[in-house]
Amino acid sequence: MASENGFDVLGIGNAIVDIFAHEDDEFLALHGMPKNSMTLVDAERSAFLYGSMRPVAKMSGGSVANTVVCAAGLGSAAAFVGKVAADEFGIAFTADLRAAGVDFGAEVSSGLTGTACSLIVVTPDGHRTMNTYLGACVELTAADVDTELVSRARVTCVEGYLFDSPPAKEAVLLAARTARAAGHRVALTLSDSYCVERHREEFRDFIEEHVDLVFGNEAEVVSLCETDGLPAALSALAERDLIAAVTRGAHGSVVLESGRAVEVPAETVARIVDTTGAGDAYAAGFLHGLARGLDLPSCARTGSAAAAEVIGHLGSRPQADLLLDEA
Ligand SMILES: Nc1ncnc2c1ncn2[C@@H]1O[C@H](COP(=O)(O)OP(=O)(O)O)[C@@H](O)[C@H]1O
Ligand SMILES: O=C(O)C[C@@H](O)[C@H](O)C(=O)COP(=O)(O)O
Repeated sequence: MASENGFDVLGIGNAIVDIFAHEDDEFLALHGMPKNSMTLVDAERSAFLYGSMRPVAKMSGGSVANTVVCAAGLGSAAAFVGKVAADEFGIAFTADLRAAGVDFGAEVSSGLTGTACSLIVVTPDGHRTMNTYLGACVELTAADVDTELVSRARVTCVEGYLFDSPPAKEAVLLAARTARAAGHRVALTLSDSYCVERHREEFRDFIEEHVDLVFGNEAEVVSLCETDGLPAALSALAERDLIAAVTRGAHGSVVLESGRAVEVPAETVARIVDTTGAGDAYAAGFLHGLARGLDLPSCARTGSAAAAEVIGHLGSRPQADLLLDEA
């Protein structure tokens, strides 16, 4: 919810319910799923895959939605803009966001498609492979962006996945312009390396014109910068006037500011159950740290701690009381 001074973070993203199944690598190969990635599927393929896997849990997800929920759990004042349908999933997604203390106006689509869902296969190594049916998310437009709300948020965080829908991209651009005009920051999460491939030039232009802070994993930033490896991608990013936080799974993260790179280790996690939401939780911790005025390596450490909680259980949102951890 908003503090007297507005929001620490406002997220704009796809409103998605995640459906989890434990399957092995052979299942991924059988169904042609690129491991560790997010593949967009249509309603027919989604129904087919749902019938092929053995679902064990349904939980609210959505990349930036996960980030704002986690940030709220850490104590940030958070808000979310996204589109649901008037159905069971839409009601559950909305209730979960509000129960987490996130300000969510619940923009409800007028179309016939249902609330988005992502069929997530978790393999025995804890890695997640996502198959997302966007449903009502493609109806998110600039008209759904409450510019007054955006202008009260210190950081507006948008997900690259929104570029998969042209009207949603317009919503992103309006929010970014509004945030900047109000003197606030814009953060972009790169989402997925295939998503970067689909929208590389648009991402570059968007970053150049509107973005202060970029979150991405190694594969995403390498794809964005079209380099042979991470060191060259970091050098390319260092030339830009922005903060970048590049995550490297168990190897932690690298934070770039004013061209200087600082490595921050990951937390040790006893048992990795499901990495879904690791990057989202990392971004949440980082943004929460920024809102508290922490230096960037401390922001990254808060991110690593939040990510460590999320990968210790099934599902992309924290289950432990993160405020207690912070105390
Ligand atoms: N195996 C792991 N052990 C400990 N921490 C991890 C592990 N995997 C991910 N993390 C934490 O989650 C963050 C994000 O993970 P990463 O896999 O790089 O992002 P994404 O989920 O976006 O692909 C890492 O920087 C790290 O802090
Ligand atoms: O956005 C999607 O298509 C799937 C989300 O619902 C999912 O919760 C997600 O993005 C997880 O994030 P990540 O593992 O940090 O990439």
